[in-house]
Amino acid sequence: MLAPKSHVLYNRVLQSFVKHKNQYILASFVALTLYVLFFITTNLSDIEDQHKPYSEVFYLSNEVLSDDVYAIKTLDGHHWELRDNLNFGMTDKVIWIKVKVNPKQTTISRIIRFQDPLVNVLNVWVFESGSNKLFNQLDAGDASPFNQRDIENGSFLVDIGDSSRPLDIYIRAQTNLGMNLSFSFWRASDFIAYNSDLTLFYGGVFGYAFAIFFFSLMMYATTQNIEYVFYSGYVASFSIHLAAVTGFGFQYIWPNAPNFQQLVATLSFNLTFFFIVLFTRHFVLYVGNKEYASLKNSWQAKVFTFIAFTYVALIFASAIWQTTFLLQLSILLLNVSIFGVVYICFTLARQGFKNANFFVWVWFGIFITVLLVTLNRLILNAVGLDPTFILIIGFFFETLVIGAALVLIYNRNKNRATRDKLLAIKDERKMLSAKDELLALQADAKQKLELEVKQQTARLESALKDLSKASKDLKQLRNVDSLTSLPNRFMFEELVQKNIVVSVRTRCPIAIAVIDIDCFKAINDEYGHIGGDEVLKHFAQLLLALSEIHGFDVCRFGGEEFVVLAVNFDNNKLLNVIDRFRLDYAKSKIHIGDQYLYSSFSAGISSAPLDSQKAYLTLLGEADKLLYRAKQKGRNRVLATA
Ligand SMILES: Nc1nc2c(ncn2[C@@H]2O[C@H](COP(=O)(O)OP(=O)(O)OP(=O)(O)O)[C@@H](O)[C@H]2O)c(=O)[nH]1
Repeated sequence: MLAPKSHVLYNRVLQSFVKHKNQYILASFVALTLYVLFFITTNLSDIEDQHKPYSEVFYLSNEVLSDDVYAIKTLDGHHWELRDNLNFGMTDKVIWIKVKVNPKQTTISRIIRFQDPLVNVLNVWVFESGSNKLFNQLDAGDASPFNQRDIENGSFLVDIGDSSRPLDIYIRAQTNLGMNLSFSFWRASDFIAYNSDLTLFYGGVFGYAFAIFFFSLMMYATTQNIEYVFYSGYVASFSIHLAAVTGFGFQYIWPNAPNFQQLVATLSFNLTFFFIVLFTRHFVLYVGNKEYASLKNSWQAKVFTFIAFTYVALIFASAIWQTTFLLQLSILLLNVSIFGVVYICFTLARQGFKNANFFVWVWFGIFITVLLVTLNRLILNAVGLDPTFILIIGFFFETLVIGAALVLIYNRNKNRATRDKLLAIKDERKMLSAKDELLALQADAKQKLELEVKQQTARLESALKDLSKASKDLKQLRNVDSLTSLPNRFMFEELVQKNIVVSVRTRCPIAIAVIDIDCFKAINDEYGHIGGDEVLKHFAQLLLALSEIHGFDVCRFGGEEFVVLAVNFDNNKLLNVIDRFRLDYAKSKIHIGDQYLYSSFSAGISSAPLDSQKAYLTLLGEADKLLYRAKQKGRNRVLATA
């Protein structure tokens, strides 16, 4: 069953590698660089190891107030204590040590090199053993200008000559930072070779630092992102600190400023942390984070700011008040702030703020570096490496991780930008196709609407036609007598109104004839109602034909009574026409089924200019009276007014 499990594991590793390819490549690069660096620094330390102390070192344990070496020399043996570890920790007391050199082992090593280049006062006297004969003397330390040194080197060097006799070396030292008096003996030629290696190495380190510093400033100039200023500030401060702790700064940059030399290590140390905290704050909380707003005024941002300004306070305090207490306070604050920052970065990383991941590593590196340097500088030589080398490795680790972070974040942002762009293009395409669809729909809807409108219009037109026909029919129904198809009395009244207007204008006479069929009741009685109707239809037909010939209007006035309205007719003219018609009618045969009959009518005629409704009624009344008279006179006659 082992094989499938290992297969699964292998697949997982492979998938993880494919997914996080860039991270793995960068991590390998960081690891490789650190390995090379470790290799170099170990080699540089090894050379020194070959010349490690060879003889006994004594430490003057009781506090002696005298600064006079000759007085010290007279002190009894019980004042002196054998001492292996020359790391005296945090003390600002004057330290005296005595080194007894066995000539057999030191004939080839004639230079003493002190490991720590940061000691404020360092006096070395080299005596021939058991005598007061001063062989060589060094009065150096950061409290005096650099060119006071016999051998101009970043580290303190003492030439002990080529004496083959035993030597007693007395060393007096005092400093305001941790006191480490570790030293080693060197053969001059070895030291020159070592020193040139060391110089080359430091040159490389400072070159690297300068490149990052300059690059960051350029990045700031290009992007205007303030975190690059913090980063270059961090690199610059760290480089100054390195220059201080290697003695390079005092040798080459500020040789005539011993006061500055005594302060610079602490100042640059605090300044470095000030910048790296601000850089972390910006990078973790803001850079590339969409959630920028949510973190802008978060408690994490406030804690970062507080820590950064604690370092500013320490910078001011240490510039005026350098004591071991302040150094202890700094180290305490440093540890608290490291834990604070790591905690924030760690929790943010777990919440998904990716940048915080990198800073967990960066601050872990800082923690390890500070721990090792503190241990080496202040307590004992815990690691085989010079504390300066530990600092350098730490510096490389941090800058490489930050560099990797920058690369990955840049890559991520670029990918995000590309993805956003692709999404935007996709969205645009979607929008365009939606627009097309909408246009098509609109066109379709327009077509449908047009069709609908056409159909509705057609329906409306047909309805209107129907309506107008209905209205015509209605009019017909209203104006026309259904039995005879002659205008009825209603229409006749309208005609009269029209003719009144004409007559008023033209003053022409209008004649009215009222005609009534004789003995119609008797016809009805004899031939039935239908027979009566046939007589009415027959009469109407003839009357209509007559009206068309003479151009007058006729109507069925009601029952068997008809009226003629003749414009521009006087009594006689109409009398002639109607009377002739009476004769013709009396002769016309009326068929009812297979029977037939003859009928007659009586009429009364009256004429006058028709200028008002009243005149019409008068005229109608006169004609009606004449009709009545005609009936009385025996029917079948036409009477007109004289
Ligand atoms: N068939 C038929 N008879 C009608 C119509 N309108 C009226 N009448 C009849 O016409 C007759 C009119 O009779 P009368 O008023 O007495 O007049 P008349 O019999 O003609 O006598 P004179 O007018 O005096 O000659 C009545 O019997 C009515 O019923 C109609 O439309 N059709």
